[in-house]
This record gives sequence, structure tokens and C-alpha cells, in this order.
Amino acid sequence: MAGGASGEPGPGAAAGSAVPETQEHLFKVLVIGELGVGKTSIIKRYVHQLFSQHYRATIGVDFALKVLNWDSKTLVRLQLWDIAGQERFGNMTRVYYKEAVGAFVVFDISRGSTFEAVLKWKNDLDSKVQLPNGIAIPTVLLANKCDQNNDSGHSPSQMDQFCKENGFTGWFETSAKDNINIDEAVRFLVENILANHKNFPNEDDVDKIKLDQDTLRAESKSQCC
Ligand SMILES: Nc1nc2c(ncn2[C@@H]2O[C@H](COP(=O)(O)OP(=O)(O)OP(=O)(O)O)[C@@H](O)[C@H]2O)c(=O)[nH]1
Ligand SMILES: [Mg+2]
Repeated sequence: MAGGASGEPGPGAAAGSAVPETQEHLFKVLVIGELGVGKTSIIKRYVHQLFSQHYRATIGVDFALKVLNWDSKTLVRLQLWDIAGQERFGNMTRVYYKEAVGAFVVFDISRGSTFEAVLKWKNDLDSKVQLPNGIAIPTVLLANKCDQNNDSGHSPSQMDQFCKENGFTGWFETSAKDNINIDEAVRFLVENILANHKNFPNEDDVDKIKLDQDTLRAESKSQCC
């Protein structure tokens, strides 16, 4: 910062007059999609740089946090909500989606049926969470397991069209296994969230999300694995 004012504010400094050096955001991001499409694997790869072939279905919801030094003035804490595929048939998604500002809808490129379910997830999402102006939260479609054969039957231009028609902000082919496009997809989503955030800044969200998470923990204690 110009001037390099690193010392404590003088005794006469008015409270709140100092401009913060870094802006911090906490963004709640949902990861949804059918059973076994790779939601947990994508999050594990992104947050911990790990991948396992072993499939262990998520029960209810899981959380992960990733801190991003976005730029020299912006710190982003991404709270990733890993929602079990089987929750589409449960009645908790309204609770899980609350206060989310962005989402990934994941399907498995090698299993066409998981693409067919993408719109069911998107409709469930849009009906239960919106931005303050009533517009859908930015949502990115992930065609995961792109290291395998494509069974979805869609060309890239068809995917572009699908996204346009159905309100997806964009789409990426990803592989949690081979670490393809995961950082890029998250970066793209966060750019869109930040753009919205400039229109609807609400720094109280940190406490709200934390409270929600505490409530959920209390509610889901009985769901221990
Ligand atoms: N080849 C390949 N396999 C993957 C990839 N991502 C995940 N898998 C495998 O797919 C299986 C399911 O992955 P999960 O991440 O547990 O799927 P999920 O979407 O979290 O499933 P639920 O928790 O049941 O909703 C596991 O055996 C993973 O190893 C990928 O990019 N490529
Ligand atoms: Mg899972």
C-alpha cells in the first residue's frame, strides 16, 4: 500500500476510519448431482489434492473449506457443501441450500442417465434458493470423469446451448482422477459470485452461514457413519 502505514492507528484515529487492507468473503457453494458422479472426489481433489478409486457414498452432507488468496486485496473462504446424491429424494435440500451463493451441478460423462438428472437438480436448486434480486445463483455444470468414454452424447456446442437454455453460467469437462479443469471451474464460479457480490454486498453472511452449519451439525449428529 502506498505510504506503507504499518503502525497502529494513532490515539486520535476515529473508530472505523481505517480502510481495511484485505477484504474477506465467506461464500457458501453447493456441490450437487446424482449418486456416484464424483462430487466428493472433486472436492477432495480441489481441497486436499487427493483421489481414491474407492467409492463411499456421502450420507446427508459433508463440508470442506478452501481459503483462496484471490488477489492482493481479496481473501475468499469457500465453504463447499458436498450434498449426497441420494438427498434429491429426501426433504432436506431446502435447508442445505439456504444462503448459498453459487453451485456446481455434477454429472458423470460415462453414465448418460446422470446427465438426464441434471435438470432435476437445477430445478430443485432454483426453486429453493435465489439471489436477493430473485435471480438464480450462479451455477456451473461439471461433466466429470472426462478421463473415461463419453456416454452423454453431447458435443461441446450442444453443451453450450444446453447451458444457455437452462440457466447454467457455464460448463467444464473435469476429472477428479486426473486433476483436469477443477481449479479452472472453481475460479470461474468464484468470479461470477464476486461479480454478484458487488451488487449485493452482505458481510453478515459469515455469521449466518456459520450458524446454519452449527444447526446442521446438531441436527445430523444421529447420522454418524
Ligand atoms: N475415472 C474416474 N473416476 C472418478 C472420478 N471422480 C470420481 N470417480 C470415482 O467415482 C466413484 C464415486 O465418486 P464420489 O466422489 O464418491 O461420488 P459422489 O458424487 O460424491 O457420490 P455420492 O456421495 O453417493 O452422492 C468413486 O469410485 C470415485 O473414485 C473421475 O474423475 N474419474
Ligand atoms: Mg459423495
